[in-house]
Amino acid sequence: MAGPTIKLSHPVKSLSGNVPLTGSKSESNRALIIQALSGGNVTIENLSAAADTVTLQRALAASTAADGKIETVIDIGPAGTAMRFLTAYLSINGGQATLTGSERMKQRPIGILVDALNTLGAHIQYAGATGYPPLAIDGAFKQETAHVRIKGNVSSQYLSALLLIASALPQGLELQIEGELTSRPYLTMTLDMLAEAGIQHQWNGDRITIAPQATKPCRLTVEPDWSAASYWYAMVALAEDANLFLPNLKKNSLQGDAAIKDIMVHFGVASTFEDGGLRIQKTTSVHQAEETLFDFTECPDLAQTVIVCAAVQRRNLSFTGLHTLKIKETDRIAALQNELGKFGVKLVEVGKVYHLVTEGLFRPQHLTIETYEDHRMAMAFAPLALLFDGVQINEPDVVEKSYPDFWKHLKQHGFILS
Ligand SMILES: O=C(O)C1=C[C@@H](OP(=O)(O)O)[C@@H](O)[C@H](O)C1
Ligand SMILES: C=C(OP(=O)(O)O)C(=O)O
Repeated sequence: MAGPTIKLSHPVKSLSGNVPLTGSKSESNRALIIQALSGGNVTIENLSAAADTVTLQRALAASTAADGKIETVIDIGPAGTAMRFLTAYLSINGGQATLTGSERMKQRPIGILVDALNTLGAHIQYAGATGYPPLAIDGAFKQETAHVRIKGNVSSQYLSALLLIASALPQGLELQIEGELTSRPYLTMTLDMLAEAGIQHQWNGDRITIAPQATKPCRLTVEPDWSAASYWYAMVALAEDANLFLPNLKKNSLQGDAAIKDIMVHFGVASTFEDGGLRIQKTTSVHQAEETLFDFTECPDLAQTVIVCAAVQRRNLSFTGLHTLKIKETDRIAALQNELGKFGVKLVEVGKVYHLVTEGLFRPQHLTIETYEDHRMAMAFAPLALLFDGVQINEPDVVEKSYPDFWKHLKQHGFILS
């Protein structure tokens, strides 16, 4: 869907039918690294169509083709996991590479991971500002130690990156997590997917140990993306009437964002697992009184979906666990504050807690949402077309990062796009 802006409306206000979501980009990007290190042992089913996954797949192909003989420049654009996972992968694959990304990527910190890898025996230098991409990576790894300490509260992606390459290190890895661990389900997803490929680990207290070992032949099947599902939960919550089926979502998911099904009970959405997928329906029973504080430490990618939905439902809720949002695709706190302000809602920071103040909520004649190069800004605000007339989303192509069919799916479900 090209074009600098898109106008959205939904005259019917009711939703029904199937939404076939693409595969999880988090699971896909782990599967690709596991496959690349497996020596041909691993096949992948239902790989995500997300641009971040396509980018990682191409980068892995380019670095394998180069085979250490020529210097490769790899540009991963805005893909955070691709940046972090490739930093680890390229540091042991024998070649020489410059790993770079979008202007925003050059502002997203990576020093914690680079320090950890260099401690282990990697040769990574900064090609620009210290602590940030671009990186000059010499993949001639010579292990100096198996033990490394790493801060857990900045990004779990640094830890996942190390764990994904751990079994390929001559001495393995003993990872000691310092302080709080943020985005924990993404770490357990990494370990669970490694286990599916036969890589065992021990996790005792703050230490995770992985010995050198080979992957076993296996097929990794990627579940659809629960973060993408969250936008459909928001649409169900805001529609007058809704009954949607999301094929292949599972009760026992590896994705922490499956938490959306419990969160959305508080916004009037009921979830039922059926054969072959998940049904979500609008209900009249909204558990409003029970929960006033929502913690996103384990599911930061759901924050925008839930906060926007709460804002227009006039719910003065409070939120914690938003500390990583400032270093994602954009400063998501500032982006939310700007855009919520366009219809009179405030998101007020008081220490570590954010409070929604919805008393000023008004129905705008016309609402233009800026997306700040962040797919989740576009997808979190799009459901507002079920409530407000004349919603316009600028730079709608940002959705390609994780959910390229988002606008097509909206069209198939009664939204009018122009
Ligand atoms: O490992 C992953 O696949 C991800 C981990 C999370 O990042 P942080 O660990 O930086 O919070 C999440 O926000 C991101 O979209 C995907
Ligand atoms: C934070 C995200 O992605 P990444 O860190 O991989 O760029 C996201 O998809 O919301």
